[in-house]
Amino acid sequence: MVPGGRAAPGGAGAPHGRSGRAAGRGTASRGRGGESTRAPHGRGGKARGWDRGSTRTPGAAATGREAAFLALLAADTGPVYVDHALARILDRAALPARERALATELAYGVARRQGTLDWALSRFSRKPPARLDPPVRAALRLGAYQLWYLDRIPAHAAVDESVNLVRRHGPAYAAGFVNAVLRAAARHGFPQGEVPPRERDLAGHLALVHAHPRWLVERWLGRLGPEEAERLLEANNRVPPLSARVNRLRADPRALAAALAARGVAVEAGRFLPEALRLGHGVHPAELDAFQEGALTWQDESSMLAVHVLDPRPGDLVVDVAAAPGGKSTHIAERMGDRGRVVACDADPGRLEKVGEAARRLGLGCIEPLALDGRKLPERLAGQADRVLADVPCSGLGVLARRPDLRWRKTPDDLAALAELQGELLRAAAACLKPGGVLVYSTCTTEPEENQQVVEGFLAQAGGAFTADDLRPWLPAALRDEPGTAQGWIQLWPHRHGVDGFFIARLRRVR
Ligand SMILES: C[S@@+](CC[C@H](N)C(=O)[O-])C[C@H]1O[C@@H](n2cnc3c(N)ncnc32)[C@H](O)[C@@H]1O
Repeated sequence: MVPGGRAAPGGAGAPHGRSGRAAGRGTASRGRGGESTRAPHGRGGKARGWDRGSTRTPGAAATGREAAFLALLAADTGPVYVDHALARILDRAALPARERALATELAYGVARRQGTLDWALSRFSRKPPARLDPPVRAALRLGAYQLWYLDRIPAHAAVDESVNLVRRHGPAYAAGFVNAVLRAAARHGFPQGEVPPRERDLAGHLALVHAHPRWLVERWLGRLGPEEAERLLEANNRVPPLSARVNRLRADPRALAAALAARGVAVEAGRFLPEALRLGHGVHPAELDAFQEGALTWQDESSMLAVHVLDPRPGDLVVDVAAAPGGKSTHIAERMGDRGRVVACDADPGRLEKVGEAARRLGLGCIEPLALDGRKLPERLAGQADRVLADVPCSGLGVLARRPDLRWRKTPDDLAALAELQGELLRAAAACLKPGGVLVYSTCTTEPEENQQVVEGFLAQAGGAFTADDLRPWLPAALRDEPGTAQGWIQLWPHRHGVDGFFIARLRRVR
């Protein structure tokens, strides 16, 4: 039980209920640099009765709760992830830091726990949340999350504020309905007794306690076994590290860390790489001077590792076939001392603009953004590149801690569709490479269909023209003995390595 006598979801695992807390870093948009801000499976944004004339103007949020509510509603009704929706709303709302932190905590927490909240709420509502109007669903989830997962918010505030939000932004009938359901939810507590016992239905139990879809839990139970699968589920519900890459053309990592520490920023060295720093969660990334001055880039160490494995050299021609928003292209240019050419391709021209912006901020001149489908690279690049990076679009199942609603949007069918695109991009990327050149394939997912199987399929089709390269010379000592490194690949995991789930393979063109 949590203070106030309300049952916390999870029973013996009750502390899991707390892990959605303190995502409050003020701004939310800090997923893996490469992901699209648009969610592929948003439910259609068609105007409904409740929607007409609503006050859902971006930036209209007057409180942290309202910002969280609007972000959850936007993600529920349109093709946008909740972290990006929230970042946009917070950018336009002049909220004090405390309210911004509350907004982040609530939006991330509700988005993560959505499946479990809906399961529990359907015990108190005749219609399950999936069949309710989106503002009603958002208000119920927000209220129930505060009731069951946060112990510092009084029950009456959780209920009344949710009722006020749905009165302002929802259909006319909704206030009374939300009030009745949340009052029952507060009175009875989380329906702990109905969670299937671990011994009877392990996947069902873990799916509810750790708020993941059952298909993912079953997948990971099969691959990792119960103990390790549970550690992964827990890691996906923790606030991920805030990592930065120091631009070594502008700053020395140790000196920058000392300067930040002197200004009161909690900072430590990265876990694996010399240019990596880890910062305390109180930092507002975009507002840090060092960021604006081009001394650092927000990036997880797993992403940095892909560029270490590529090992670009000054003077190289490097092609990055899926480059936006430029996290790795700019790292490549930094490691080349800004000498040579980095052709940064992406199919999304809007996202590609961010590559140019990042290059300007970091003072890099050797990056050439090129808007095109990476499967149709220009003939002039064929057989020319010294190195090619294929950091392909993927399911993102390695970054569930950063993308709180992603787990509920993906299906097993997505993996098969993505694997086809990934294979096509890898083949097109390979065609740019000189004999002797190096090709790195990477994703932010943990799933073999998108990782090893894509690479194995490519090598089988290449008929000996490419070979997997032993990865160990390019890895920090702490990672050299990981499975697969001698065969040319590495899989990083949040619960094992404390970084994003990430896959990297290194291939070489032999003829
Ligand atoms: C994982 S992200 C890349 C992240 C980037 N490498 C970085 O480090 O910042 C994948 C990118 O692939 C792009 N994309 C999707 N389909 C593509 C295609 N057919 N050709 C080229 N780019 C594509 C998306 O727009 C997205 O920017």
